[in-house]
Amino acid sequence: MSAPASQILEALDAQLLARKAADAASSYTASLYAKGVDGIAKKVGEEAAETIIAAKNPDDAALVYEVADLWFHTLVLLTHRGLSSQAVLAELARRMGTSGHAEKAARSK
Ligand SMILES: N=c1c2ncn([C@@H]3O[C@H](COP(=O)(O)OP(=O)(O)OP(=O)(O)O)[C@@H](O)[C@H]3O)c2ncn1[C@@H]1O[C@H](COP(=O)(O)O)[C@@H](O)[C@H]1O
Repeated sequence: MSAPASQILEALDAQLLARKAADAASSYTASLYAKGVDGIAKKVGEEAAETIIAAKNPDDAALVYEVADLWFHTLVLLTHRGLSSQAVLAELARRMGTSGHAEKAARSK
């Protein structure tokens, strides 16, 4: 059986943080950090586009694969900014139980 989702995210957060001190030649994450926010954000955009294409095809495994790529690259983006999955989980927890319609109406911007 796989580990609980929270443990997987915490372990990945720790790995991504540790990769800030890694060599870009041996770590893909470090090679992304070396590209800066523009390079990481570009990669997030590419993975989002690949997710959209996968969503329009019937292969469920391919869609899951692309969403995993998208999640991974957004986590790299967060870590690059000094954030982590924990901040997103806290925001999702805050929204839990509130209708998306009500939540959007309460947004200040
Ligand atoms: N979860 C992931 C993960 N998901 C996707 N990827 C990489 O993301 C890249 C996306 O592939 P693409 O084909 O879209 O990109 P590409 O076109 O080949 O790359 P570009 O030349 O366009 O940049 C591949 O290199 C994947 O291996 C990941 N790389 C790393 N991780 C995790 O991060 C940890 C640290 O990895 P390193 O930093 O490489 O040690 C690993 O132990 C994993 O847990």
